[in-house]
Amino acid sequence: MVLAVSSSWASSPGLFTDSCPFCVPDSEYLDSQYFVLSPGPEPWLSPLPPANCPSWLCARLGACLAFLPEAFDFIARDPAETLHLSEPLGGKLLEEYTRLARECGLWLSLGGFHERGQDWEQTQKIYNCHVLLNSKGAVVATYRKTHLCDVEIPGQGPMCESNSTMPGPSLESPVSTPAGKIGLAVCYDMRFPELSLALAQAGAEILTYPSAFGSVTGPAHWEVLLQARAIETQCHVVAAAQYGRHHEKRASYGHSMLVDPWGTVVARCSEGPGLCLARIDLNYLQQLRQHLPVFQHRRPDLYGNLGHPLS
Ligand SMILES: O=C(O)CNC(=O)[C@H](CS)NC(=O)CCC(=O)C(=O)O
Repeated sequence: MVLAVSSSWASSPGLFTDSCPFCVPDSEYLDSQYFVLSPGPEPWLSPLPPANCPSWLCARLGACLAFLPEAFDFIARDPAETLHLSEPLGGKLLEEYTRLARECGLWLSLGGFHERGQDWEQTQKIYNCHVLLNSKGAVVATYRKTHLCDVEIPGQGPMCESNSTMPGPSLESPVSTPAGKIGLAVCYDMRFPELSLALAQAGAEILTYPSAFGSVTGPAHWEVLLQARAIETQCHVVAAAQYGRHHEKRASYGHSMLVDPWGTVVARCSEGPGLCLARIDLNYLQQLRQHLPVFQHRRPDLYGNLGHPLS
């Protein structure tokens, strides 16, 4: 099964065209390496979706599932703007992505939607919600980011996600998809191996970390964390990432990548927005788990049952 992962440039609000919020920005924002298609419409693709829509391209390239980064909807300037722009799951934006999934016949991992949850009226805060749509456009799973990123790293603007966001209450059981069983997480969650172990022990074959990683922690930690999660859980790891400067206070590292269970980076985006594809081989995963049966060798008697299986 082929998977596609994107490094997109979640613009400040307003950059995308109104008619197609999920399209890549106009050519003036495009890096030259973006895609194989030039942005203009191709007659045989019309009327919808437009030819420069990444998801449509992924489907044409043979992918069954495409992964968009955290904050695929927008990256705002401050918490007030984040809250102002947020929508419920049943809102207009998700409706458009539902249509997109259906029209492309593609599963979509929407890796971090600024969601007004059921408790919006009381809390006036949102959830950072990873939404998985099937190729009919139905929501098959939601996971609300459980580890919020409140950090101050020298050289990188402070992040205080809890100013606008509530931590999710629970992990989600891995979901069956045409590519394998997917465990859902978001960005900063990748720093907590207990979560990935719990998902692996609950049957995950693919772990997903849609991200908007910082420009200082990115070069130091991004690749090695993703490889570590892949090796210790013996899962494929898919990480779509925001790239570039969103506004004066915020830039993201990018470098979307897919890592196989051996820890090899099998596909990656380089600098700039872009798209990469990889084939997922579950036989390889099964063989590796037989050859290197670490899950049978664990010693919970010594260190507790880290990554307690989900109920
Ligand atoms: O702000 C939004 O709209 C969406 N949320 C994010 O971008 C979040 C919280 S600020 N970013 C991270 O978790 C980066 C983690 C990171 O960089 C690390 O772990 O080193």
